Order: sequence, then structure tokens, then C-alpha cells
Amino acid sequence: MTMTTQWKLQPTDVFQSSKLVPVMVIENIQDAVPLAKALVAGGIKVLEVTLRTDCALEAIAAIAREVPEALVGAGTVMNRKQLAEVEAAGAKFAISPGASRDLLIAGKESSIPLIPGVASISEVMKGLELGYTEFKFFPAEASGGVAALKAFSGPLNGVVFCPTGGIGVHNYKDYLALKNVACVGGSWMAPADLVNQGQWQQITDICQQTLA
Ligand SMILES: O=C(O)C(=O)C[C@H](O)[C@H](O)COP(=O)(O)O
Repeated sequence: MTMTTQWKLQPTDVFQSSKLVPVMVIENIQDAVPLAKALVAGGIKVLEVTLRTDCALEAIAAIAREVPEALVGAGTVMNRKQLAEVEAAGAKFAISPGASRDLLIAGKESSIPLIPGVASISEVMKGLELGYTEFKFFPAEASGGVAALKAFSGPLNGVVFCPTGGIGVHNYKDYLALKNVACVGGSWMAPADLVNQGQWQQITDICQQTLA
């Protein structure tokens, strides 16, 4: 049963806007906007703010308001309630580490696109049944990495992934070289120690060096 959507943006728009998707863990609300600006200055447009911290919703709202050139979305969206919360906060898209059937249905009913997390072909098939064709592949390195995605490309024609988990400067190009990978995600572009120290220029430099 493929479900139609009222999505304001398509998952392919998110995937095509940036080859790199920084996974942001924001502990202090005052870091949200400077961190987003540092990433944007480094050439990155798509930002994933994880719902792992208390101020995550506030951070999404602040970035949506104050850094309009970024496409800010929410990560770690685990259920229907959280999806509604991030939508209300101003997230332009939602990403989940895995997917329950209820979350997949809620994603289709939402006004913002959901990019569900998968680690296996069976999970992709459950998403495909509802019309999803863009997925987060998580945890990428632990789930077979590049070799797994290469194998997926045989049966899963037309399915596109954003691998995340265990990816960094040392291996992200191997993923981007795959035809079923549009972009890669990771926390290496916004490391906790640099965020805590307010080292915004260093974060911009990491992004620029990675993209160079
Ligand atoms: O919180 C979530 O929803 C996640 O999916 C987890 C993050 O995407 C990974 O933790 C990033 O992985 P690293 O780049 O290896 O740090």
C-alpha cells in the first residue's frame, strides 16, 4: 500500500542539497545558532539536530529562525509524537535511526518528509511497501558498510541511502562513490569537544577540508 503525502519538500531535495549531513548533538542552547552558522560557513547546507538532548527542539526552532540558509532537520525521531514535535518546532525534515510501522505511517501523514533508518533489506522492503525510497543506512559501518550497500543495489533498484554511523574523513568518499548513496552523515563535522569549547572556526575548517 503506497501512501501519498503532502510533504512540502521531497527526501530527494534533502539528499541533493548536501553531500555531507552533520549529526549535531546540542547540549547547550546557546551553541545551536553559532554551530549551525559554522557548518554553513564550511559549505554544508543540510543539518541534522538529534533529539538526544533536552534543548533539541528549541535548537531546531532557533536554527530554522536564525539560519534560514540552512535546511535544518531532526534526527533520532523515534515515534509519532516526536515527529509531530519536530514538525511544530520548524524542522524541514525528520530522520530516524530505525523505523516502526507506526512511525512510517506517521511519516507519510506528516507535512515534512521522513527519512527512515534501515540496516537490512527486509527493513527497506517494509518502507518500500509504503512508498519510501530514500533511507538512512544506520549504523553504516557496523551493518556491513560499503560492501552491504553494494549488495543492496542489486535487488533494491531505485533505492537511495544516506549512510551514517562510523563514517569520517577516512572513509566517506568510499560511500559517496556508490551509485545508491546520495550523501553521508556523521558527527565528525561537529565534534563534542569543539562544540563545548566554542571552536566555531575549527568546525568550519573541518567542513571545508572534508569538502575540498
Ligand atoms: O541519533 C541518531 O538518531 C543516530 O542515528 C545516530 C547518529 O546518526 C550517529 O550516532 C552518528 O554516528 P557517528 O558519526 O558514528 O557518530
